[in-house]
Amino acid sequence: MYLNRLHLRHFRNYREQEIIFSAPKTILLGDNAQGKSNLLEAVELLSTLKSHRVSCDRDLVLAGESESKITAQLTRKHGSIDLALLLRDKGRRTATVNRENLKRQLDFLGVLNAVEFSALDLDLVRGNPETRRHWIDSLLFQIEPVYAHILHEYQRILKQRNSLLKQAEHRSLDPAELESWNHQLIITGTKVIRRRMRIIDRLAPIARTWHTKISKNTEILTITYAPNVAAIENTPEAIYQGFLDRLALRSIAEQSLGNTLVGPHRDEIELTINDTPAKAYGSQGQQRTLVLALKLAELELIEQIVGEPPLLLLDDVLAELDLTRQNQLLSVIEDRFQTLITTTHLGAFDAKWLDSSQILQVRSGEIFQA
Ligand SMILES: Nc1ncnc2c1ncn2[C@@H]1O[C@H](COP(=O)(O)OP(=O)(O)OP(=O)(O)O)[C@@H](O)[C@H]1O
Repeated sequence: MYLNRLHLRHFRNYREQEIIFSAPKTILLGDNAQGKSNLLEAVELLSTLKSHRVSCDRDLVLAGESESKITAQLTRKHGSIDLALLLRDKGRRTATVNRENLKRQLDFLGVLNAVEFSALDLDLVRGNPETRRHWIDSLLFQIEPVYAHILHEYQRILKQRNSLLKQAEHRSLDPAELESWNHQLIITGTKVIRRRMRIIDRLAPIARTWHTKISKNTEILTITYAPNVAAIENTPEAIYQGFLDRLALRSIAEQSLGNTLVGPHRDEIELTINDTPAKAYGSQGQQRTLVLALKLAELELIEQIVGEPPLLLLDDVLAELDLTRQNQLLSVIEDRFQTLITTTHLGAFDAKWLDSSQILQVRSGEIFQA
């Protein structure tokens, strides 16, 4: 897929800006705080309806304005698609595909596929389990949009169940009410677990192959899904039973803490290199290798499943990679994956990157041809 045109209106520090992408690689060059990451964030929103930087739309709207609009024109295998996302400082979003307002925002997901790689991704190795869950969940949103609905539903049930458990401090719980919430939690949680399991099964071997290649056969990467609810096998029945047993086991603790202690909101995705947890093992360079392998695996997996190469968004990370790793990345991307790259300086780039790129200058929310 290819993003031909992006238009930003009152988005972050952009008042009104059109960007035409005229090469498979675009380098966005500018000093700090000029709007480079904001531009990638706009593409991320079109892709996942989420920003990894904020959770509130008010922050995305240009200060002093009440609405912001991101518009894009995309070419996919089957034709041209116009996308628009209207964000409001108060109130709901409006998502449009080919000028038709969507009733379900879910239908917006999966139209523009993108893999983002930023310095924050190093937290995939160093950070807490929540970071890794978010990563896998965002990948699932793109590949299987219905997952966004399932996860949302799970979070709603979890919240309701938690508020019920909190009431246990003041009054004894109605067992039938708790049982009903348990059932809903398990049914929806099982769907979450099975999808996470499936995607990690497919992603892990691809990431391992990349990692072996980048580390020149010295390291073996293992990605293991460690669900909070263990089941003997990956069938809905086995997971249901495992979930139920564990809830029974933790029931007293849950009621005294007023919190749900069992379920996929407590899952972990373990990353190990040569059988040692990557967090403990990795030097900065090794951790970068690992994250690069994960990102390359994401690109490859999305392409396999969707049938078209997704976009790659490199936010301030390329100059951080040494020339060998830069060239490895370059050889994968070729001209197949449209890539948007932000950087403060061109000095660290291999000439090969520069020769094949469109270079745009970003200054205070405005874009100029460099
Ligand atoms: N809602 C908003 N309204 C107006 N300006 C905003 C808004 N949100 C962010 N900004 C401005 O956008 C700028 C930050 O842009 P961005 O995060 O894209 O930086 P960058 O060019 O990627 O720089 P860096 O290299 O530091 O990441 C800041 O000047 C910030 O004040």
